[in-house]
Amino acid sequence: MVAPTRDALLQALSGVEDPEIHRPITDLGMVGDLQISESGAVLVTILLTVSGCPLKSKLEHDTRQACESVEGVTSVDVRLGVMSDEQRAALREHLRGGQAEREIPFARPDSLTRVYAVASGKGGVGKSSVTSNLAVALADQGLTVGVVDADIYGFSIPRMLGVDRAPTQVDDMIMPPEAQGVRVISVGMFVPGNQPVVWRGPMLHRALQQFLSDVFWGDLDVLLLDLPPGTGDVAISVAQLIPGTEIIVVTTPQQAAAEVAERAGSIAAQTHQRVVGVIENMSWLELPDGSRQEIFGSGGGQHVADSLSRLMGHEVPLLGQIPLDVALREGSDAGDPVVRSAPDGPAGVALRGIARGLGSRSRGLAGRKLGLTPTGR
Ligand SMILES: Nc1ncnc2c1ncn2[C@@H]1O[C@H](COP(=O)(O)OP(=O)(O)OP(=O)(O)O)[C@@H](O)[C@H]1O
Repeated sequence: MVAPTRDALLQALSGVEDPEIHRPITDLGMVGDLQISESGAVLVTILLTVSGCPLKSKLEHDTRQACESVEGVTSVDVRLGVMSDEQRAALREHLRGGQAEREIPFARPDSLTRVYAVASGKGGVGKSSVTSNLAVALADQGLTVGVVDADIYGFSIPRMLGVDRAPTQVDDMIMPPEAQGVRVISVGMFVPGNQPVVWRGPMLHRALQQFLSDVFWGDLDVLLLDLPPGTGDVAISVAQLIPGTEIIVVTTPQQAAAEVAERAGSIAAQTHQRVVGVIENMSWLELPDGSRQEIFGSGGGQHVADSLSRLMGHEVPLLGQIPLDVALREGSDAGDPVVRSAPDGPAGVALRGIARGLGSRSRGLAGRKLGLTPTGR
């Protein structure tokens, strides 16, 4: 016997109105073993009937374990309860790990999460496609992965990952929806057409700060930030908010694109961040006879890697080259990333290879306190 699925719970809830937003409950968020409604007002309780003998158990009391350890569960009833103020306060505290103040968990010196900001010089070079596919490929390696779509004006991550749920709100905290095994947050989820969630102002820096501190991410192995193209404010905000963020630069083979990408990468020198490497996208098109057509020229990725190595004073490798592949474009449009939809095609193989390299890297020391104390002579 397993805990009731989200679909079963939703079916049981059909027609039930959320008392906070006065709309039928159409979605549930999951926090640990808690099932909560979109507004966070409704806590779903289930009633298990064990061989005719009712065993009442709230999901908050480790229902999954109860379900699995009890033989002969014959049916599951769903009960609804509106969270009391005390329950909300307890849940809020639980989500914040006992911390009263809002903080960015990834900026803490003891954070184990590797944070990568994916940057590009120009738009349209495939930065968001690379971000979403790397996220899914890293999740496929068994890592817990989050993605912040920090491309505030040109957000495209929700579509590429096929996110079909709005974030769930619990008081002033936001539960990110999960798609393709990846936790995702994007400003695209807060624009008309999606459910409104507490949102305090249009400032880019503030928006990013909210994504990082107001969203309950849980324990992540990797957080990917899809930056807007160019060398703008958001890149500087990221450096301020999470100094340990490492940069991945995406470019095409074209020399003109490479020069702009170099500028985007070189911002890391000023903000004292590490550039992990360069990814060249749209490197060639494989023709039916097996030959390669280099539509955008060649050498741009290596050129950017060499220039950034000189500028940064450490080796900035070319992490990989991703060919043009219709399956990548189709997968992105359909919300089915190519690393899942066509993992053995040209782009799928290249992206999974890059993700393998990233997945096996250990967390860098940049931005971390080393716990050293000076000793006297
Ligand atoms: N290797 C590839 N093969 C085929 N199509 C690709 C490839 N890489 C990206 N594309 C397509 O190119 C278009 C632009 O990609 P994407 O949106 O990822 O670029 P971007 O750099 O994030 O752009 P912006 O910064 O302007 O949002 C998309 O339609 C995407 O599907």
